[in-house]
Amino acid sequence: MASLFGALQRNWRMINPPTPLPPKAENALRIGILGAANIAPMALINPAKLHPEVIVQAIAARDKTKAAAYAKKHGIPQVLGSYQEILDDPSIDAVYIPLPNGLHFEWALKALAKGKHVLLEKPAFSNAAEAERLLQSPKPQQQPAPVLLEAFHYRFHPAWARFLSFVDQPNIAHATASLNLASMLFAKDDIRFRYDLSGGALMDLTYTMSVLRGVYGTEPEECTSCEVGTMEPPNELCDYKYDGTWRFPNGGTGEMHGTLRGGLVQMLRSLPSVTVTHRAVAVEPHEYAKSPSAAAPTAGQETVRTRTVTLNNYIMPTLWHRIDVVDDFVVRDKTTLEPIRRWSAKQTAKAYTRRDAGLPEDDAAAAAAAASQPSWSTYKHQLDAFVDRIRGRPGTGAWVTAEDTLNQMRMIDMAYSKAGLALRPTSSFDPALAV
Ligand SMILES: NC(=O)C1=CN([C@@H]2O[C@H](COP(=O)(O)OP(=O)(O)OC[C@H]3O[C@@H](n4cnc5c(N)ncnc54)[C@H](OP(=O)(O)O)[C@@H]3O)[C@@H](O)[C@H]2O)C=CC1
Ligand SMILES: O=C1OC[C@@H](O)[C@H](O)[C@H]1O
Repeated sequence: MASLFGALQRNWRMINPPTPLPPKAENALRIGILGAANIAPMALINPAKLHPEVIVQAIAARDKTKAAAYAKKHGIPQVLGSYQEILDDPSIDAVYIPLPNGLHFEWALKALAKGKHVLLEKPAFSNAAEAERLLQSPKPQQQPAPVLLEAFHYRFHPAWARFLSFVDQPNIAHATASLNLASMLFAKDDIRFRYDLSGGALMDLTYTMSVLRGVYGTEPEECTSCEVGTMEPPNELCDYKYDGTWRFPNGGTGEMHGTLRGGLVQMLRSLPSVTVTHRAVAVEPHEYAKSPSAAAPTAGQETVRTRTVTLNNYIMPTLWHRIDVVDDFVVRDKTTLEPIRRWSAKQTAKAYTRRDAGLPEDDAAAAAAAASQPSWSTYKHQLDAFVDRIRGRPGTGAWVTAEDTLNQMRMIDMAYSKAGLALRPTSSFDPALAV
């Protein structure tokens, strides 16, 4: 009952932050949004209300009337006539780019060339070639370079760090990640199903690959299988679902499942989850002393533990999440490996705040004497990290590096190649024109 009340309060607070909102600092960063996108209120506009150092200053859309209506609805003070006008405005410090994937390269490059910091929606590019080209362009190489962050928001939530604290990376045997969305969420002509805009399920639901890379803490060696379901013509180059497997350097395997056209019941019953199964490892009695059925090994015996960890709802952990840890113990003969006694120990964990995860608070929050709140979304934590990085503060340590972004795009390319589908098209935009 108490946890139901906590969940209701947390989710109410996420959508309706407590007032008065924190006053804005004199030197607050001014952010411009390129495109009146559906995701921007959740990913930036609402989290920015809670951040004393961020003002969402300007919006531009292809159609200025649409931008004006969007600005009015979301309380954005300035409406500019084009995306380029946002980049040309010297009062804008940073931009958020929630454009279709196929436009990320062009507009990120143009924004960086103007010295703007960039919060770039995932997946950052259409393919690895684009990622390499942008990251090797002059601005990202400059010291100090403008900050570029691919918006893998889930990585910034304390639940992710807490989950990883149960994972023993070198000893992972298998990891499986899933993300199933209902078809009712997307029209058939959605940007996700447009090849010319670099759509596709492997692109849009790229989280499963990010999660596999994240749990292993390394890059896959091979995509061992990838089956996709594709849209009807004229969108047949876009996948709407995928099922794939991977091999990682420690010999462990990965598995991913995603669909943009699942059923509503399937979506509600199978929250986005990641499960990591470990190899059996020898453990010392002090590591399982608290386990109720624990039995100490005698001479010539050893205890091994096989751990399985699941993070339920890795994408929207603020709504609700649960970490399940199951440890299967076996006392066995050291020579014959014959099992002598078995037992299991189960625990659950959660982390709605940095404190819950044993993490430091970020500097900005500490300065405002406000510790992280259970109602903070993944996007609020992400925005904190973006601002800390721009300000040169250490933050909490969670980050998506340029190398991460490049490797993520390489993994997507590997999956498309294995599936026998064309890589997403490289932008025809000439980097020399980004000035
Ligand atoms: N982090 C997250 O949780 C999420 C991230 N995303 C990512 O954000 C991006 C946008 O997704 P979403 O908000 O759902 O998409 P929308 O379709 O709502 O927004 C895309 C925006 O792109 C602009 N645009 C510019 N050129 C085109 C074009 N040729 N065709 C269509 N739109 C165009 C439109 O802006 P204009 O107003 O100028 O017309 C539109 O507002 C994607 O990269 C997606 O992967 C999406 C959802 C969740
Ligand atoms: O978080 C997400 O969930 C829905 C997807 O379609 C979206 O693009 C993604 O980022």
